[in-house]
Amino acid sequence: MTTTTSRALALSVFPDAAATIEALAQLFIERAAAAIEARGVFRVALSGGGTPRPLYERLAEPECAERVDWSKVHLFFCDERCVPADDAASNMELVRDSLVSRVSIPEGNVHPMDGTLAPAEGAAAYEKVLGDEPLDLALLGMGGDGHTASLFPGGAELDAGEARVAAAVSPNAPTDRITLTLRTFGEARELVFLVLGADKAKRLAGVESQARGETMRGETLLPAASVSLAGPRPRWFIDAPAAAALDSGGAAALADFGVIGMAVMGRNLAFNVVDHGFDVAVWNREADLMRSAVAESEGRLTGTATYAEFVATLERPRRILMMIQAGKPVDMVLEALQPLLDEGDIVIDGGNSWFEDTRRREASLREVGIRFVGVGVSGGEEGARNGPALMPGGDVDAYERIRPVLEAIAAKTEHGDCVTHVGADGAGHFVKMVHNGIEYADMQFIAEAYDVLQRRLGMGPEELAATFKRWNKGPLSSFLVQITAQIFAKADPDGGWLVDRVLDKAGQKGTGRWTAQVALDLGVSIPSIAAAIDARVLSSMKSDRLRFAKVLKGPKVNADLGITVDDVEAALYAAKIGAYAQGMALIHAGAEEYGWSIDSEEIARIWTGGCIIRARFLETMMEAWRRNPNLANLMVDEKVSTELDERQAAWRRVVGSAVSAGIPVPGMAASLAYYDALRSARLPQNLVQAQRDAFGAHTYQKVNDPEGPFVHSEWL
Ligand SMILES: O=C(O)[C@H](O)[C@@H](O)[C@H](O)[C@H](O)COP(=O)(O)O
Repeated sequence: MTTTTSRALALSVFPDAAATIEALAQLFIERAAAAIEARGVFRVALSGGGTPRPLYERLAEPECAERVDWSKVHLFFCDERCVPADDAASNMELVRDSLVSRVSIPEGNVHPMDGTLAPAEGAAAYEKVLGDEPLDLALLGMGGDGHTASLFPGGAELDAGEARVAAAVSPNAPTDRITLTLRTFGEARELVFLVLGADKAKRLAGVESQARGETMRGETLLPAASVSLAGPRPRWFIDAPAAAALDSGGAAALADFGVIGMAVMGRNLAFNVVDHGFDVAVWNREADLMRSAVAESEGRLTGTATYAEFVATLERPRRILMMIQAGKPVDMVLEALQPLLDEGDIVIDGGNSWFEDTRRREASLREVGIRFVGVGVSGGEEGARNGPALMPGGDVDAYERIRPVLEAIAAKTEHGDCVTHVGADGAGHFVKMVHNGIEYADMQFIAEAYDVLQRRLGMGPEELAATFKRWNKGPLSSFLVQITAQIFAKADPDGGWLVDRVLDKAGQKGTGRWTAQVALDLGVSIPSIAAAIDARVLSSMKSDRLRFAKVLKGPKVNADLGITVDDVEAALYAAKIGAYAQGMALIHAGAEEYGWSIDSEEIARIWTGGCIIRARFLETMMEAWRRNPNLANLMVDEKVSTELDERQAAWRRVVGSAVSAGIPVPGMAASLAYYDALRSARLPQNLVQAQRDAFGAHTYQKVNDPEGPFVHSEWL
């Protein structure tokens, strides 16, 4: 099948009638499920004629029928001939015979038009049956003259104004008809045409050119084309013979890339991909979101109605990006996709997935020949649209296949495209997780600097904005410092500053917490990141804090260490190095544990742009690992250690001053303690070992024989 929406009609062209019917049956089933989940009912209008009969029969087969909750399906009619309901010409009779009599749909859910009434009366009666609620789906056909439902070329029923149902007169017997109007179709959530056979080809080409706005002078607008003008853009399910006279011959090019999930991140990434010249097919569980994305793209994105259609729309090997909520939804989508995919196809998960899930998914899909790439995507909505940092992990060959797209859409800096193959299976999501841990710490340090500047140096938002703006021009230059300056500068429309209106309770979605959990498991010390997570947790205990504040006393002596704004800048910079050092140590431990070959300089490089932690300091980090690819800890690099040394006096003053004043600075203090621990050749943990041995005979090693045997002493 080929699909295109970039042309006048949103076409889905299938090789033959059977394939077309099958795809439409699947669409019906998926739409019914989605509507029932969203609104509790599925309101669908059916058409008559010979073309849809096999569709109804297919829906009635157990394989399909069992997947529809018929008790929640309400069947309406697009039109009816004014004949008794059991007349062979009646659409109700057709639907009864091919579908209703074969599935367990309650009688009260079938809403026929009364063909025994005079057309105008029948139409008025059906207005009441139909009600105001829009149809979820109208299945339409097209006659050889371009009519649809009982809207005939030039017919008065095309001009029914506000009426939802109208009387109509057909050029063919039986001539009296009742039909839904353009208003009703315009209000429907989705319209789908089913057109089969060579005898419709020419007329379909006419509809195509009219839909493109090419109406000849004096030519009547075909009702099948008018329908598209009124409301949702209809999809056309057609077979190859019906497509033969179309401009494209139905042989529309397959899309290069697919995106599942049209929430803001997926949508923005899809737009980003399309902007770089790739043809992109999109799918979303809620059709409304997908349609609005396609509409906004002015047809540059190809909307698809079902998984089957989405998959069939893509060039092989397929490249499919999932931008959906991490966790169970990823498994659910993979389960639906997998049977439709072919060996060699590539599925990319761009969500913030737990890296162990990515490892599991990669392994299980590899068994069936499907390549799974977990990509960490950073940069938020704006980054997704204009250039994120991308951290892909998975099979190298799969990466090579998606590389042109990823490189095209990634952020660009003077150091290249902010994307690199991070490592195998879950490496990309692991690195993204650590990125977020560093992000948490970075944000915490900034918050602490704000607190100190405010409470020790008495700065207000305007001064803070100016200070952060200035800092952003120096070594602290970074996205987070830049937006912090902007945040302080934002006035509250009701007076004062907006930042002061924000409740001091920080939320979290979990990636920061994962970083700490993994670090504990791998035995890596990340105190600054852990402190940032704790700080968010403590902040969220607002009601407790309000009560405790009345009980717990602050310091009586408040040593004024005479700190300056420059001291705070230095402390912030030094503390920040702590978080990067800890994050990179964790990445190295992960690489060791999971067998990833990670290039530290490359990680620093791809973080120089697009992502939330992008900062000038990343260049120093790149240099550090270029100097020594096996650098054991960022802090011991020659340049970094000098920078720390230059700042340590200020750093200690700021932490000391804050501690003395009772201002919590857990992040800055944790980085400082980390630094001091790393530079302590001797720590007091000899005592901890002695205690362990004393109460539990846990043994210890001796100072004069550090690699030697573990011994036990009788201490007590
Ligand atoms: O790199 C990014 O674009 C961010 O890290 C993003 O992925 C993260 O989800 C949000 O910043 C919210 O995270 P929290 O809700 O946990 O603060």
